[in-house]
Order: sequence, then C-alpha cells, then structure tokens
Amino acid sequence: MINSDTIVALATPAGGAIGVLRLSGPDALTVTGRLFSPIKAGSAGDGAHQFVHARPNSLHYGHLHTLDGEDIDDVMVCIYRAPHSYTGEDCTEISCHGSAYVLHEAIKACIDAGARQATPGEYTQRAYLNGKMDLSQAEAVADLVSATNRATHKMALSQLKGHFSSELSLLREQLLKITSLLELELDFSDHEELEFANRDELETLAVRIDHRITTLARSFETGNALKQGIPVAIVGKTNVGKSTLLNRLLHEERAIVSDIHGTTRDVIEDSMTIQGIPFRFIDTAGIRTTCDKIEQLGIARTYQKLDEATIVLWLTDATPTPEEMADMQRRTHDKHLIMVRTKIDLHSPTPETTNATTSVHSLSANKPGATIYISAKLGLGLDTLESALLQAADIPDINESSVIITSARHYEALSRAHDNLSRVLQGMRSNFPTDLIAEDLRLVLDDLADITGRGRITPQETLHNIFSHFCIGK
Ligand SMILES: Nc1nc2c(c(=O)[nH]1)N(C=O)[C@@H](CNc1ccc(C(=O)N[C@@H](CCC(=O)O)C(=O)O)cc1)CN2
Ligand SMILES: Nc1nc2c(ncn2[C@@H]2O[C@H](COP(=O)(O)OP(=O)(O)OP(=O)(O)O)[C@@H](O)[C@H]2O)c(=O)[nH]1
Ligand SMILES: [K+]
Ligand SMILES: [Mg+2]
Repeated sequence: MINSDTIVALATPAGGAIGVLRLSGPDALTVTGRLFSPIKAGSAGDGAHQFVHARPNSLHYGHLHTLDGEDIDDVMVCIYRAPHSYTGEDCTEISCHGSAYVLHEAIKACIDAGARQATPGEYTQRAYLNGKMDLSQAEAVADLVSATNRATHKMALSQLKGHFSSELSLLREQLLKITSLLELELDFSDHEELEFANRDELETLAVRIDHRITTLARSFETGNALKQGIPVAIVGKTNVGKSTLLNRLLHEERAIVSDIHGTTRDVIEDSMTIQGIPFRFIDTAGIRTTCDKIEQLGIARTYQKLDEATIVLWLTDATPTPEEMADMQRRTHDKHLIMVRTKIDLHSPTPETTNATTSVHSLSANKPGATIYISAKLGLGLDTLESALLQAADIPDINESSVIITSARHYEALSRAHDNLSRVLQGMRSNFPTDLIAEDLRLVLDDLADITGRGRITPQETLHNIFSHFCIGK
C-alpha cells in the first residue's frame, strides 16, 4: 500500500445545491461508517464497519453526524472499493446539502474520525501512483478542469483518454526494437562475420521515429496558443476606433471610448472565443507623436504588444501613406497583418464598403491581405473580420483523437528526445560503435518516459510541480 493516510476534501465548488466530499484511502469506509446512520434501520449495520461489506458502487441514504452523534445533514453516500475507484483506493463520496457551513462541519467530522485534509492534486496523484493513469493523463485532468472553450476541452479530453500516451508507447516499442537489435549485435560482436541488424533499415526506422517526435514537438505551438488564447494586437493611430472594436469583439463595454485622442493609455486585454477558438484581444494606446510622458510610455507598450502578438489588426480611418504601410509591414513581417478600415458608416458607400454589409459571403472575395471594412459603431463587417481572424489563426481541426501537446514540460522532453535521436542517427551514419549508439537510444527512451512517468523514476520535484498546481479535491 503506497498511502496509509485516508484523505478528505470538498470535490465540488462552494455555493451549489449539493456539495460532495470525497474520501480516499484504506480507512475511507470505516471513517465514513463512524459518521453515518442509515435511514432504513437494518439495511446496513450502524457503525464504523457498516460499509466494509457494502456492494461496490452502491448508494446509501442516511444521516451524517459527528462522532458525538450530533446531526449534520441528510446525505447520500457512494461506496467505491479498491481498486475500482478514481484513485484505485477505497473511496466514499458524501453528497451533502451545499451549505458552506454544513460542508465545513462535515469535513471537520471526517477529520475527527481519522481522515486528514487532502493536499492539492492528491487524489489524482494517487490515481497516478496506483497505476490508474500516467503523468500526461494526470496533467490532462487539470487541463480539463480548467478548459473554457471547445479547443482546450478537446485537447484535454484527447490527452486524458490516452491518445498521447499510446503514441508514446508506440514510439517506445519501436525504439526498443532498434535497441534490442543493436544489443544483439553487441552480444555477438566477437563474430565479425555476423551482421545482425541491417543498419539501413534501422536508420529508416529511426528517421521515421524522429519525424513523429518532431511533429509532436511542433504541435506545441498550436497547443500553447490555444491554451493561452491566440494573441491579437489592435493597433493604429488615436481615435481610429480601436477600443470601440475591442468592445464589439468582446461583446461588452470593456474599454473606455471617447472622441478624445489618446483615451487609451495602457494595454487592455481580454479573451473571447470565435467558433470555439480562443483569442486574446489586446487594445493598445493609439500611435501619435505626443509630449505627454505617460502617453509615450503607453505607446512604447503598444509596440511591445505588437511584437508579442501573432495576429495584428491595423486599424485606419484613411488610406495609409506608403511610408506608414512600409513601416507596419516591417514591424509585422513574422506575423499575420490584417488591415482594417474603420468607420465606414461615415463615408458614402463604395463597392468595398458595401461588401462589409454582406460580410459572411465576402471573405472568399477578399484576397489574402485585402483590407476589411468595418463599422464597429454599427456592427458592420465584423463577421468578415472574425472569419479573417480564424483564417489567420490557421488552427487545424481539433477532435477528441487529435494529439496536440499543450505542456512546456512535454515540449522540452520531446526536444531532448529529438536531440538524442539526432545523435543516434549521426552515429548510425558514421558507423559509430554499437554500444555508443545504444547508449544514446537509452537516453531517447528516458526522455519519452519522462512524459508518462512510466518506465523511469520520476523525481519528486517533478511530481510536486505538476500536482501542486491542481486544486484541492482534484
Ligand atoms: N461522483 C464522481 N464523479 C466524477 C468523478 C468522481 O470521482 N466522482 N471523477 C473523478 O475525477 C470523474 C470521473 N472519473 C472517474 C474515473 C474512474 C472512476 C472509477 O470508479 N473507476 C474504476 C471503475 C471503472 C468501472 O466501473 O469500469 C476503475 O478504474 O477501476 C470513477 C470516476 C468525473 N466525475
Ligand atoms: N461613426 C463612427 N464612429 C466611430 C466608429 N468607431 C469608433 N467611433 C468613434 O470614434 C471615436 C474614437 O473611438 P475609440 O474607440 O475611443 O478610438 P481609439 O482608437 O480607441 O482611440 P485612442 O484610445 O484614443 O487611441 C469615438 O467617438 C467613437 O465613438 C465607427 O465605426 N463609426
Ligand atoms: K479615443
Ligand atoms: Mg482606445
């Protein structure tokens, strides 16, 4: 038994109609038994041992009381028996009425009866330690709990289901095959005439593995962007309508709008999803020459945010000069620049501005890099703008079986695996001694094992880093 403690924590957020406490550990059934009396007397024996022979996954209605017999609440108790539970241990769940006071009393009673308060992530850590899931799946649990949109939800669910884990175990199998063939060669190295492993074949296999590892590592760019929200900077001269557009995109009056030049002086950021894809919109101070010290600082931040963004919305209310155009193209050469002409309601209609009103259909007519015409005030052209944002984000279709990595820890491990595998390939091509190649192959296996936490001992510090970011009760 890895854990001798029995832990308790609230599993639901405070303030709901029902609040659920979860206990896990060797004494979960007896601790719960000490505090519970069934409504139907005789259906189960009262007292500490009443659940010891309860059917797995059975549900029991009754009174929850303190050790002294003082009533706390009417509750439902659910019994899970090791190893058939989330943690793999004996578990109970006590569903109380959602009062913060009741729940607090219930936790106190559980502690008095022999449990201790769980630390953050301790249930999931136990699930990992008891072999219910690997580390990458445990990390997916945290991602799933904090998912706020379709993209992050699908990525977390895919990882929780083990799609990433099975990719890794496939790669591991193939690497082990190479290793064993090489080691076979080693064992018989006295027999110079024997060549067991076809080096060309091994090299082809190693190249294929490396390709897959690199692809996985690259998916971090997408995964990370989706997790953080794709950064979109809204820039342009003062009064072109940046804050008005921000408010439109967020569907709320987030930023102050006025006809005074230099209204926005500091960066305003907020997120919104478009068709399930999270974007982080960044409204900035309008660019102009100014003597105002604070406004100057704000404009410096505008350029900083522009540098950090993936997509730049450049708002203008008149045709930019060739110099302005060249300057903006220089600043955004490594980004998606979307040119947006604002306040079209103030001008008499032209063929372009008329397009904005039939916006949904007009994007295909828009050449890439074409200007998008909007009136943030009237809400014209926003569909076209949103389509352009989705197109610029260029997110592949994500479903529950997509493998897209979202964790810097996984990215680093894959990068190390790629580096070590490059050395393996170099060794194969330069006919290095077999034992040196086999050693580098071992390192690749270790790098992949770091991700799942299986097949190699995971440092306590890594586990702490992962689980301390969970909430208590997960
Ligand atoms: N009430 C409740 N709801 C919950 C959880 C929970 O722990 N309790 N979960 C917690 O995060 C999630 C569901 N995850 C779970 C994962 C495994 C098992 C479990 O009992 N597994 C056993 C039995 C499997 C079976 O019956 O086939 C096992 O793995 O052996 C339960 C919940 C979300 N909803
Ligand atoms: N007619 C019209 N007026 C607009 C439109 N968008 C914004 N405005 C007006 O233009 C003025 C400036 O708008 P803001 O959104 O504050 O402009 P800004 O670019 O954020 O300005 P700074 O923060 O000062 O750089 C306000 O009076 C808005 O009501 C539009 O589409 N049509
Ligand atoms: K303004
Ligand atoms: Mg503004």
